[in-house]
Amino acid sequence: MPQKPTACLALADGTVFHGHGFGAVGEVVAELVFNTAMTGYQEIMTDPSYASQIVTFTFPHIGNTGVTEQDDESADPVAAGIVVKWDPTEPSNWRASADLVDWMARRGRIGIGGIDTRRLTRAIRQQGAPHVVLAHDPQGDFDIAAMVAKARGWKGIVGLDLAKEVSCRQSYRWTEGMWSWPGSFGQPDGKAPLRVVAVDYGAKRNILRSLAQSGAEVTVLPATATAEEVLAHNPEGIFLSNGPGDPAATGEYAVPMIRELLDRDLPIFGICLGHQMLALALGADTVKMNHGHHGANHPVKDVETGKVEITSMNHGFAVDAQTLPEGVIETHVSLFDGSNCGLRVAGKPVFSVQYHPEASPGPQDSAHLFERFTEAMRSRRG
Ligand SMILES: NC(=O)CC[C@H](N)C(=O)O
Repeated sequence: MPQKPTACLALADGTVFHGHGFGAVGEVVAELVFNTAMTGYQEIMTDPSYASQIVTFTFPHIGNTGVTEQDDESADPVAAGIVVKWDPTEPSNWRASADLVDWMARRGRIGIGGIDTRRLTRAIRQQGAPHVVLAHDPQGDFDIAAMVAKARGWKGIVGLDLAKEVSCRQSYRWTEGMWSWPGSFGQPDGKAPLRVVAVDYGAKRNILRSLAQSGAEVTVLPATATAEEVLAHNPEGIFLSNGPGDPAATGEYAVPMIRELLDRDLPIFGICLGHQMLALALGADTVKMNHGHHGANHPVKDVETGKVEITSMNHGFAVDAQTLPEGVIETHVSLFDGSNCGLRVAGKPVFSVQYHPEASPGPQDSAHLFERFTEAMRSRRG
């Protein structure tokens, strides 16, 4: 007797997938993306940039190394759910502190297994990232029509400021509206750490760790911080973090703040959402992509040096390079589709990239960008 499906994925176009439910019981509406990374499912699920998104993993072995809480990229899993080919198995990993299914159940995240993820990924690539409803019910009772209607009725991520929802959920030493990344690794030359203020739009922990490892002492402020609050910390550099949602929506309050900081001629480094908002602050536009870039093998070319690096990516919006104003130089492009992946401001220590030099998961080809940022600060110390 075939097992009755205990999970259901309903797309807004009426396509329905049935499978095996795991993790939390319940229902969630979100945008469905796919990620092609072969490792790092825990880092992906805890990346705050995935808020209001469900991740289809194209790699079939998800859960086989359990979870190790210290590898979380934020205090909680933020991806609304996951879609996998094979149901998670018992972890085989001496570092595992829990198995994926229990971890998801405890942290309120839904999973569906037994899905033809190749077919689903092809549909996402061809028709764009769909709005979906994912439900897990041990009794297998699903109101398909209602789920499809709910997916159809969901407004989606365009126009949605999600950064505010996830900012500063890192549960580190939170005091008085700010928190500091615990400790700094000091400077290679033994000098005092570089004072960096990171504006947290949904920052991944490994970005903050990478800043500290490159010699910064990082003070983290919420997404809604004002320029005055940032400058009150007398920063030697400013970091604009990754994060979920529509950059233009978050930019409504963040762009005026970034413009004020640009006038101070301080080193500024942005990653992903930070890159997009810096571009908006400089006068460019951002656009929604068909299905985005989510994976750990994305080739990016530095158009000034010709060097190609393999990068980790997770974004559904992009900077429209045609709208970059005079004095703002496109520095990197995707070799998959030519989309913008980096910029710098002529004559200023201001630069940003669309991809993730902190990896976590993914390749570390671009880790040197953290050094480029701290070098810009060191050189101003004289
Ligand atoms: N990882 C990110 O910072 C994502 C940026 C933005 N939310 C996008 O989807 O493009």
